[in-house]
Amino acid sequence: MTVHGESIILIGMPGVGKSTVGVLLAKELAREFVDTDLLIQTHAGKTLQDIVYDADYQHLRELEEATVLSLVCDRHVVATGGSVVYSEPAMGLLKSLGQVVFLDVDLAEVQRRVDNLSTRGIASPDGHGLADIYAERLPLYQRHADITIDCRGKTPAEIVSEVIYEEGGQYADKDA
Ligand SMILES: Nc1ncnc2c1ncn2[C@@H]1O[C@H](COP(=O)(O)OP(=O)(O)O)[C@@H](O)[C@H]1O
Ligand SMILES: O=C(O)C1=C[C@@H](OP(=O)(O)O)[C@@H](O)[C@H](O)C1
Ligand SMILES: [Mg+2]
Repeated sequence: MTVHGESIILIGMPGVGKSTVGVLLAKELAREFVDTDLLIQTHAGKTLQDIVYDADYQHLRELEEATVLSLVCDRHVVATGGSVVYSEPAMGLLKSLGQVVFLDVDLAEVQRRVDNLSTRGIASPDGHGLADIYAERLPLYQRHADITIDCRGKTPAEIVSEVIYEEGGQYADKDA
């Protein structure tokens, strides 16, 4: 049997609301909140975009993997960066910390929200558009998810409620 911690880990495309929902969820559940993007930035002393400018997207993925592998979490809410699913070791560690929740919205909504692709520090090769990134990553998010939340047309508060409901259900299933 896999032993899970009790953290809640949010994964999904850039712009789905991992950071927005994560902090609200942590507040609602009286948990600590960690955003791995902020940890990467404070460790590197520069923004994600500058990390990509100064090196390349692969370096950002390496820093992201190292940051996740150094996480020590108990009952935290963790917002990840959209590219974390490329790292099997990072996803293995995150799954050991708790339930992995995939926040899912359709490509059109991602495109509406992420209108600054070239300056947002996305960890993908130049010329790779959001449609390519979405197609490449969707199977990875689906494979790693313990819980999937369809976020289309929902407010952050509604998504928080749904995560709490679904996450509670997972523990009830285990206790049964
Ligand atoms: N449920 C939602 N409905 C509408 N806009 C949202 C929702 N969740 C987040 N947003 C907006 O989408 C943008 C990206 O949100 P963010 O939390 O930074 O996403 P992520 O961390 O997944 O990249 C922000 O402008 C945020 O206000
Ligand atoms: O999807 C990506 O390649 C990335 C998403 C960003 O986080 P968000 O998903 O919070 O926007 C951040 O980790 C980095 O800029 C790379
Ligand atoms: Mg974020």
